[in-house]
Amino acid sequence: MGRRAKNKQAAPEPFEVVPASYSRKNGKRKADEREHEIARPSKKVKDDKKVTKGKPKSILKGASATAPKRVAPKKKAAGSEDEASDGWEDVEDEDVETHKKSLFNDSDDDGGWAGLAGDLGDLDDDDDMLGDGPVEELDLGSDDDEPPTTLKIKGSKSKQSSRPAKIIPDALESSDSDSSSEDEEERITIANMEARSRALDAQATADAEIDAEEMQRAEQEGGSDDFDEMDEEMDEGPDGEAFHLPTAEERAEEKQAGGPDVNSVQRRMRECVRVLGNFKKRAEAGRSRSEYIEQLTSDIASYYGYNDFLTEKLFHLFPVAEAIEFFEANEVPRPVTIRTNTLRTRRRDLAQALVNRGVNLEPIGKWTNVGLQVFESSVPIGATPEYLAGHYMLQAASSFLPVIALAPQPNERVLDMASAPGGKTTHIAALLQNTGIVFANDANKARTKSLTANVHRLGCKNVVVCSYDGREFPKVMGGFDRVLLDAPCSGTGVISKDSSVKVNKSNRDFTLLAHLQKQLILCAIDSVSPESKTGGYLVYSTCSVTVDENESVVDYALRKRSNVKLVDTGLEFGKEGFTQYRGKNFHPSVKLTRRFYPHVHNMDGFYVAKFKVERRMKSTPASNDVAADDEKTTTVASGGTTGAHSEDAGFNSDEDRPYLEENKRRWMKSKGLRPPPRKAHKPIET
Ligand SMILES: C[S@@+](CC[C@H](N)C(=O)[O-])C[C@H]1O[C@@H](n2cnc3c(N)ncnc32)[C@H](O)[C@@H]1O
Repeated sequence: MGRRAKNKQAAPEPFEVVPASYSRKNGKRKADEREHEIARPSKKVKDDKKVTKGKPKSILKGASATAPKRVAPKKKAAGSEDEASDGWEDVEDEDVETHKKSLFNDSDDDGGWAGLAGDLGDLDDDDDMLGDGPVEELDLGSDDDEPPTTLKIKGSKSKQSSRPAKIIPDALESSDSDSSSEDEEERITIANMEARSRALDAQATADAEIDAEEMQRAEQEGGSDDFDEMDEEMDEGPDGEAFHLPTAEERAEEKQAGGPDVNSVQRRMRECVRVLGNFKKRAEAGRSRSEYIEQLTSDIASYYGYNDFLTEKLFHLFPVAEAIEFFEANEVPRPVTIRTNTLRTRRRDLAQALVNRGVNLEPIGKWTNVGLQVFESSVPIGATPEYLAGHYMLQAASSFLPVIALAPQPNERVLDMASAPGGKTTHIAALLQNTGIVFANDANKARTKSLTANVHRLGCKNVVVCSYDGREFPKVMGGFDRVLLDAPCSGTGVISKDSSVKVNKSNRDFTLLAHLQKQLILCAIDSVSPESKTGGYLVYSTCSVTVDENESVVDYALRKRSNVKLVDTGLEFGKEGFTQYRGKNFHPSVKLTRRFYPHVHNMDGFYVAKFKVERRMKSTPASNDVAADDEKTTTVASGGTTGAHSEDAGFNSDEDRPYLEENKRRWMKSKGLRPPPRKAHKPIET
């Protein structure tokens, strides 16, 4: 990949609307200078110095870091004068590359960026392309995706202002209420001692297996070599002292004293990553891998402002060094992108119109012929005449992916099961070229208002908006050629937009979400017509990166519905789904699903799985797995117009019931209520 393409992919900094007085002084061309051409935008990144001013060096580059890096925890308050006035500046290619590069890697390797970048030249190719694009949504109703008037990237400001002033914020110290209530719950008695001891042994064995698995993974991925040449330098700190991992007592003392300073935390994180990269060689005698991991995750939590629970959950998704890259990427806004509405215009014409208004943009990449990346604008990108006329949708690039995977064909009947505010619905409508029909459903009636508004603005004439709980499908309607389930999720892929996710998600949320997702996915499968001549597909997606909400849900669907199989998503990039994860094994075909990460693909974290739904071999009465005692369960036996499914229709909540009950017990305790005694559960069916 050429240097320019790389530059383009560098994450744009928070977009600020530039005042009308904006001129060449900032290295920008005036709109009237570009009247008759689509100007190639100059390469821009926001001045890193502003971001890093007064801040310590990168976590992992340590003493050798030369380029400005954004790693410090204290950031400017939202809307501070400095930030507001800080425009984009022209920088040299080298600077942009430095800006983009990983904290861990000085190489020029394109990594996962290859093929993602586009070029204005690409605009010549897309005359025939109709439609694309929605807006990214977060989880349970918390996500308004379409900035209505002015374009500001959400998240970075609040995130920056919320970065902890103190290394260990008080709020985080008591965040894990679950574990404390659990400790309280069962006091050690003679009667339960033996059972507890067995449980502890089992836990220790499981931990050791996970440690071994992670170590093996780290070795396989060769993450340790980067640090070899730094070993000598880094074995000793700036003061000539070798790194010492604090003991539990030292950590307690440190906490009591108000926590270490930012520099010490950075150094300690760097050191822990280095040691974990080659544990045998670099660890302090007598210290375990888990101790380093515990210190590192605790430092990550305080440094980036996450609760301990989520830190661990996200940390374990990656090899150690890559995990830091992920957390770092969540501190940087993703590029501002728009999707051309091909029902109303062509990308080339839209680009020209926006360039004429002083918008600096480029095609997103070769993988989409309707996306444009906006680098800067002298007008509010959410309130241009073109926007109001429905020529484009402000939409995260990752949101294009599930619709590309769905690949709806003209004249098809499509269900978008959780669709508000309609970014993906309007994309589907455009790909159908206003033929066929799209049922755009969302359980949240209030959110269907913005959905309807977008449908109208973008000129979609083939969309029917409805508001059912998705678990009521296919009873209300079925027989769809294609179904998109862009499921309500935790939003761990969009932390750069909504930093509240860092602290407001608990174990209970993930359990409940996964439960809902499993119910929805079965209903989504049952809404697809296996008889469809042109389709018969379901796409499941989330803007979360956790395995519980992704591979676990998909694997569950494969186990519960014998008539579905995973197929290639057709997406040109993305990492393979996990087939094994921390002791869990998923069906080998889960590899076909795709993961997208901020630090790898410079887009929101996202997950996409595509299923083909086939005819059932035999038909038996629906019966077995509708859990009568599960209040959320909806019986969906052979309903709708499909008439093709009866065997194992419905949601079997056996698998989740113990977890749900346990969560309910904890919740009741936290409310001062007395939970009922635990029930014995049958072994979980797999
Ligand atoms: C990730 S957002 C959807 C974003 C949308 N696909 C887009 O591209 O604009 C998830 C949506 O699921 C909806 N939702 C939550 N629970 C639901 C349920 N049980 N059935 C249907 N929709 C639900 C929420 O209201 C939310 O709008």
